[in-house]
Amino acid sequence: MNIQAFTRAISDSGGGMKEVQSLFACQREAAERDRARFGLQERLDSLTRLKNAIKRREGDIIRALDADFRKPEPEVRLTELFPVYQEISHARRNLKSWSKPHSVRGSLGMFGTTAQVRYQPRGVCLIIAPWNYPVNLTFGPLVSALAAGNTVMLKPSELTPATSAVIRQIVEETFPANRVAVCEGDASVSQALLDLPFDHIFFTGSPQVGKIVMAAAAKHLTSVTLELGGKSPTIVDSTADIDDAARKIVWGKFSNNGQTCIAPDHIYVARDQAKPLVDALRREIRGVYGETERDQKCGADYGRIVNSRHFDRLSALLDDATSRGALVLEGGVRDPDQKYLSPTLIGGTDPEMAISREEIFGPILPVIEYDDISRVIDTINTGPKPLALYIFSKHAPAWESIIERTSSGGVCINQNVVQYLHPNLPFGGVNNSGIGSAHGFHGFKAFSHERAVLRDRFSVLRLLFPPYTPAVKRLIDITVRILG
Ligand SMILES: NC(=O)c1ccc[n+]([C@@H]2O[C@H](COP(=O)([O-])OP(=O)(O)OC[C@H]3O[C@@H](n4cnc5c(N)ncnc54)[C@H](O)[C@@H]3O)[C@@H](O)[C@H]2O)c1
Repeated sequence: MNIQAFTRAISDSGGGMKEVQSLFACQREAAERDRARFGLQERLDSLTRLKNAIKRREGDIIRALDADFRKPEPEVRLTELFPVYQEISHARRNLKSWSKPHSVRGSLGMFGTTAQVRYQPRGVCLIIAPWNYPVNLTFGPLVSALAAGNTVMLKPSELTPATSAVIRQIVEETFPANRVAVCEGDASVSQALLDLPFDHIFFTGSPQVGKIVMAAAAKHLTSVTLELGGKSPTIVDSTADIDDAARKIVWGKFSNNGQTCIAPDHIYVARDQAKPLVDALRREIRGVYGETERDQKCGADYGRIVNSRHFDRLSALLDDATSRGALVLEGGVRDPDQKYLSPTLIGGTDPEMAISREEIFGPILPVIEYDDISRVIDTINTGPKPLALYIFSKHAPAWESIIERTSSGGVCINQNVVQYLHPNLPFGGVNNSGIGSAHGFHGFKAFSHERAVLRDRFSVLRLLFPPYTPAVKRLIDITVRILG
């Protein structure tokens, strides 16, 4: 059986442990044997081949994402393809300088030595991807892993099967399976993979599964990058440009049907701005997605919830909130057959409601009024650290104070979601929202081992070695006092 047929057998067999182990062994062998061959030119070529293969399959990707959750084509182009192409172009432009060993200066005590940091491939890496941006979040990390010279096993999400199938075709026609291989399937495939002693695991998904991944990695002391989720708050203060904030928030929240890890989860708005903001959000929703319920439902620019389980989960969050006194301010229209939930604003939520505690991950946006920003900051600080924090304000001291007094993976001022697209910013969470970061040089580093290489040329450290004669002891004392 050739290696491609072999991977297909693994995927088709639901990831039987033995087959997964054999594939891992092939990749391990390639990683060790070909370590030197995955040099700069080979890595650049791999990235070019990947980009060309994705470009050739753009039509298939667009059709697959339409089949999986009716993702609008312009959103596919902007949020699935563009970030991957940008990641590839950025890596190709910079890989030579990223991967060059760089010399580091020493201290006086290191006099007579030279030192370098060298980036080496980690080896065999596992990438586990979620369903919400299945192309972007599978190929984005793959770009970094290839740039760093690794072999890679990819596990796309089972919830977007049409897209996973295209991902597999792209990989199979571009790479031998001992360089990059795809293992399709559900959590059982992930678990079989997680039993193996990978050199690095890059996981994107929920904090709950992130904990399972980290526990499995601990068995082999495998390093991890965890790109997780959570509730990303948005603050709109009394100086904010309300129309501008509403325009950006409606885009950030309702693109991809709210199923975006860095979408604004809920809004805190200064009480005097609450009514103008809700009016502006409502105007914006209707302007973008349609004036009437019918227009909104028929519109081509609005996707669907990925499956019935998630539709029911969101419905239950909405029902729980309204049964405890929250008010639907806009939308709330549902059609379970189409897994359709219209763009929805709610007010009057309280911290006890499930919608205030769980990551919403859908098109429901609670708007919460505040009088005292310190109370908002306390609330943010009592919850798990978010992946993103958004601040709409014209007052620099106000946003600086919020940034100073809170923690989150990233921050946007007078914008949302866009931090993801910046090629030189680290993208990642903190604690519950993630460990480590992705994108550009940060992604390259995640998939590299930073190896310390020191060369002794004429250091005098040997003067401090035992036996500890009185003269050596005096020298050690002087060293500690003067150089310490
Ligand atoms: N930080 C980021 O970059 C980012 C990006 C997208 C999504 N997310 C987060 O991902 C979540 C939504 O995605 P999801 O529903 O696909 O996440 P998920 O955690 O349910 O699944 C992610 C992947 O893990 C696998 N998996 C599921 N259960 C598993 C188990 N028990 N053991 C091993 N593997 C298992 C799935 O098959 C899938 O491939 C949200 O929390 C969202 O915020 C984070």
